[in-house]
Amino acid sequence: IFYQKELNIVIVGLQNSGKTSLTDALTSKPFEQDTIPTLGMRMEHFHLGLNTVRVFDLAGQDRFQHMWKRYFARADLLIYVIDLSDSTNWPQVKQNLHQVICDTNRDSIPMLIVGNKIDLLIALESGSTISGRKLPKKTAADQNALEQWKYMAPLLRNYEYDDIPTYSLDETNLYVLRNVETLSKELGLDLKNGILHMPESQIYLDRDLAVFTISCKNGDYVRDIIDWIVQL
Ligand SMILES: Nc1nc2c(ncn2[C@@H]2O[C@H](COP(=O)(O)OP(=O)(O)OP(=O)(O)O)[C@@H](O)[C@H]2O)c(=O)[nH]1
Ligand SMILES: [Mg+2]
Repeated sequence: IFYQKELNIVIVGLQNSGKTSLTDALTSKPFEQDTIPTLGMRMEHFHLGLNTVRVFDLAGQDRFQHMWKRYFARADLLIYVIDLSDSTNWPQVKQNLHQVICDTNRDSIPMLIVGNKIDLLIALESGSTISGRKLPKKTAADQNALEQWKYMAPLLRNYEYDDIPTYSLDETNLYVLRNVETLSKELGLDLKNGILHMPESQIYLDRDLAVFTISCKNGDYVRDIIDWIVQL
């Protein structure tokens, strides 16, 4: 797709996940703390070498989700954004993501799954919480584990889906989702074998697919997304 003159990126995900913030980051606009929920769709441009990239930033509110399908048809790349800091939303996130994957799998549209707001997960690790409740201090063993949970490239070494531990997610252990392997497991995505595990069934993923964790607020790993798009 890099030989094309124009590349269409369609960004979806539940409301408040950070789609508009990611669009701003990709188009070199500053981060905004107080955004307005998107109504319908917003289109932005940026340049990648000689190519023009069009970003379709769709609205995530329930009442707009029926519009997403219309944009899938013209997508060269689909980005699904997840707010990793909201554990209460998790079952809904999974269901919604699975639906989007199923809706677009036949057309083999390359897909990037982006876990956003890792800056809030870091805040959780260091003992403060979003809700203000104090968490127990980290032990040395926790610290070692965290070292291994640094960001990993999508080409994961020694990736074995069945060996990745699962968690009962709540606000005290959400930070495990910063790890791309753990996130893929929680989402039911076997990245090595290209299988999506859903509660009742499984499907083969016939497409390029990667998982990243980022912070639109700090700009962490946004560059990696651009690099991934370039190598597609
Ligand atoms: N801490 C933190 N907040 C973020 C980050 N990314 C986005 N936000 C905040 O999350 C809120 C929602 O961001 P938006 O980008 O508007 O979310 P959206 O997915 O476009 O929402 P809809 O348009 O309603 O679907 C805003 O208050 C942002 O400032 C991040 O990486 N870290
Ligand atoms: Mg928006």
